[in-house]
Amino acid sequence: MGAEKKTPTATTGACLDRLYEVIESRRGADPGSSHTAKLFRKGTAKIAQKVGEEAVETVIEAMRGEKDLLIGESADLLYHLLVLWADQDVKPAEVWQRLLEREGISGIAEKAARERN
Ligand SMILES: N=c1c2ncn([C@@H]3O[C@H](COP(=O)(O)OP(=O)(O)OP(=O)(O)O)[C@@H](O)[C@H]3O)c2ncn1[C@@H]1O[C@H](COP(=O)(O)O)[C@@H](O)[C@H]1O
Repeated sequence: MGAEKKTPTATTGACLDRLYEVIESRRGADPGSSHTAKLFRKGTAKIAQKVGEEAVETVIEAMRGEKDLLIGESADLLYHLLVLWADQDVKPAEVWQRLLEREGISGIAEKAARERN
């Protein structure tokens, strides 16, 4: 998208930025004491599988109308997504940047522009 570049602010996803730092710090840690280290050890396919499972569980709780469980599953999903980013060397700031570039651009207008090209 051709919007101007915006610099993510200190508060952009601050909680997720902190969680990502903790996740990064677990590289090479003891899998016996760190769930993140255990996931890194198992590799990309397992991490990706966990993201898929947590996404499905999130959807299930939404469909059941279980708000508190939906919040918990959403937190699980975000944690596993961040582990996948770390595994793939994707920095949170790169995703925040993409979101900022999309600010103010309607999804409807963006899709229509894509379909014209
Ligand atoms: N946010 C989380 C978080 N969310 C979920 N989980 C763990 O993810 C696991 C998901 O449950 P599952 O039964 O699906 O996991 P599993 O038994 O390994 O799954 P399978 O291999 O059987 O599929 C649970 O063990 C949860 O405790 C998390 N583990 C860690 N964090 C954060 O990561 C930080 C570092 O954690 P460690 O790496 O464990 O030190 C923590 O301080 C937290 O902030």
